[in-house]
Amino acid sequence: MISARNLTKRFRLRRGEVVEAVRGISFDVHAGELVAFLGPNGAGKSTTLRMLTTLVPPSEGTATVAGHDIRQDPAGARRAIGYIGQGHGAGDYFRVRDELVTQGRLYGQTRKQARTRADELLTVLDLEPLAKRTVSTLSGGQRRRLDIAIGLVHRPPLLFLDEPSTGLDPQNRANLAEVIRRLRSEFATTVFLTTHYLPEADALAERVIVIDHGRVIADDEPARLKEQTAKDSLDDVFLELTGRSLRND
Ligand SMILES: Nc1ncnc2c1ncn2[C@@H]1O[C@H](COP(=O)(O)OP(=O)(O)OP(=O)(O)O)[C@@H](O)[C@H]1O
Repeated sequence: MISARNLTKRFRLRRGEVVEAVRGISFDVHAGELVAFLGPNGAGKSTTLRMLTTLVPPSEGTATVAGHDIRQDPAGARRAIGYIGQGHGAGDYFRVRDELVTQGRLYGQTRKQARTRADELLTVLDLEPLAKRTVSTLSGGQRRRLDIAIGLVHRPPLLFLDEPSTGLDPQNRANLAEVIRRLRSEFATTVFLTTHYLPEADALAERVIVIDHGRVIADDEPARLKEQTAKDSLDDVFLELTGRSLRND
């Protein structure tokens, strides 16, 4: 579902200085996997995500997402993926269900198709009781679920989530984890997410890819990483691998 080969991004600053944000990373994600992409601040996570979602072109290397080459077929790649960034995707003044129907129509769905899909998403994302509410009245957790619903309107087989649980309280974080799990059972969606909450990555992801200074430094199942480093938690594994802690994020 994702195949990244030697993905590299260099940013040239005005004074001629070059920032090597991502330094030749390669990894594969298979259909149906739920993968957490971890790394300390500035490690290159967002830049990698932005390359994979065709928002910025790589300086070197390439990747295919859902079978589309991000360099040769960026439009095809965009059609095949859902991307939920840190900002909100929904307009404040619309009702929740209307917003989902409108988004479906923007993807070329007929009115009937858009309504059917909206209702399906309202159920899976626990938004049914809020269908008639105005977006601006939703709580942070409810809004995050709506953002995910919007990202799924066009039935993408692959979903990118950038820090989905940032700003949520533990209860909402747990609910969100449950919703993300449900995406797989209901729609078989492959999920690639970045998170700063290591217990969440541990509980949710089958695989974690850790990057630091623009390079992949670990790529394995959480249990195996703990075994290999003889640590009890991903927090401690992370500290061992990067020399830094993510705990207070
Ligand atoms: N547009 C840009 N121009 C110059 N440097 C950039 C640009 N975008 C990112 N960088 C630099 O590239 C490096 C990687 O940044 P990136 O945002 O990918 O890290 P991150 O792992 O997502 O960090 P965080 O956890 O803080 O969001 C950082 O040193 C950052 O300052």
